[in-house]
Amino acid sequence: MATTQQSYVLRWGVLGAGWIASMMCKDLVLDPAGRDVSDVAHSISAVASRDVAKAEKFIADFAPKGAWAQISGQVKELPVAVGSYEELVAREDVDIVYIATPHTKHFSAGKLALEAGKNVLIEKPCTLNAAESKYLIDLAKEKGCFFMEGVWTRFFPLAYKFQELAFNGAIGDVRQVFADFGMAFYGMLPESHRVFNAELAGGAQLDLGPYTMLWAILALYHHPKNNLGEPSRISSSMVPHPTTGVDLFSTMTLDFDNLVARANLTCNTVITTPADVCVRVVGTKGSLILPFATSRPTSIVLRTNTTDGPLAAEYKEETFDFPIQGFGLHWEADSVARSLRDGEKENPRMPHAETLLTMKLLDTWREQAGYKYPAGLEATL
Ligand SMILES: NC(=O)C1=CN([C@@H]2O[C@H](COP(=O)(O)OP(=O)(O)OC[C@H]3O[C@@H](n4cnc5c(N)ncnc54)[C@H](OP(=O)(O)O)[C@@H]3O)[C@@H](O)[C@H]2O)C=CC1
Ligand SMILES: O=C1OC[C@@H](O)[C@H](O)[C@H]1O
Repeated sequence: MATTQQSYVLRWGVLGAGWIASMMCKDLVLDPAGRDVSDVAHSISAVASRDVAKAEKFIADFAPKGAWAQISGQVKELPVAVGSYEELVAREDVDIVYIATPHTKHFSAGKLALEAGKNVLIEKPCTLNAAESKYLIDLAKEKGCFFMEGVWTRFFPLAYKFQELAFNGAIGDVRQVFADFGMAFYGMLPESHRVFNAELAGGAQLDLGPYTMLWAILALYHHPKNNLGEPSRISSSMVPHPTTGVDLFSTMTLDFDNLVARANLTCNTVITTPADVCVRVVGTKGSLILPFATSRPTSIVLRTNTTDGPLAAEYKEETFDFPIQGFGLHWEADSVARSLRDGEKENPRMPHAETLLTMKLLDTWREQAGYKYPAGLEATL
């Protein structure tokens, strides 16, 4: 007789009714069967905005289109619109709070949720500096709560295949990573927008840099021959916005001496990365290429050299395609649901130590590049 296994349903509370929150909500209500998932599912209990009318509109905007519609044949109830973050974290029907505010509010919102005893998924970058992240991680431990920074791309099936190809000798010894993330926001978005606004910790590196660092971490830091060695040297620089002073362009190099390898990472908010190559991993026998976008690639091109020697220029190519159901935040959400189902307090694919590593790299970048937060932005701990 066939047995049916009940899915574990994770009940979300969304904090901040902005753009990425809307993408997350759309993904949470997709039928997990569409991505061959049956062990976990999601429901959204409440969406909180500082303005309840905004939360109501956020929810209503999806309802007529049926986006909240059906999961596995069950009609889901609409989430409740909540007019304050405090009210959200106090709700009994919320298992996890998804924090989707600008960077400057991650720390205070994370603290609020953890102090209320809630599990937390917090958007990237985790906080404004490593000390704030450490504070939240320690608080989560003290409260017995799950805590994770939401670096969604890590959870793509593509990201696992990328690491397999980087580690299995397909491209020989890995020597260089080039990762670029550019989005042409300059001249398109107002200076008040969070990506240019100094008071909201704007700039390319904090917004887009986490993705360039991600590919270096996956290919080099995680490389079995690196033994989790942190970068031996870091060098950083930036071009400031003419009026707000946040970085328009940023560059960072990370050296991994255990591998004799370097990551060259660039990001900017001026010009969009050409779609053909966002990430290139170069090894002694070939390379891996990720076309657009650095945060959301859908294919890997494996180029294998067919000629030897320093001038090798001929190669054969194989492409691995990874179509995405919806936007793709659901893989991260599914993994979070499994962590909570299994009683994990941190997620093995996005462990606390790697949040602290990336936050330390961002601290170093700020110091070297000369990026300064306005006074009073960082928490006094
Ligand atoms: N994973 C991903 O692909 C992406 C992640 N991000 C990350 O998500 C976070 C949010 O980005 P995004 O959705 O683009 O931002 P939005 O500006 O669209 O939304 C942020 C929300 O935060 C709330 N908020 C709280 N305090 C403030 C404040 N002082 N000023 C402005 N808004 C405030 C607002 O919600 P309300 O008014 O309802 O309270 C607002 O709607 C950032 O950390 C960003 O790095 C962003 C884009 C993509
Ligand atoms: O996380 C992100 O990825 C996509 C970008 O457009 C956005 O600004 C950034 O926050």
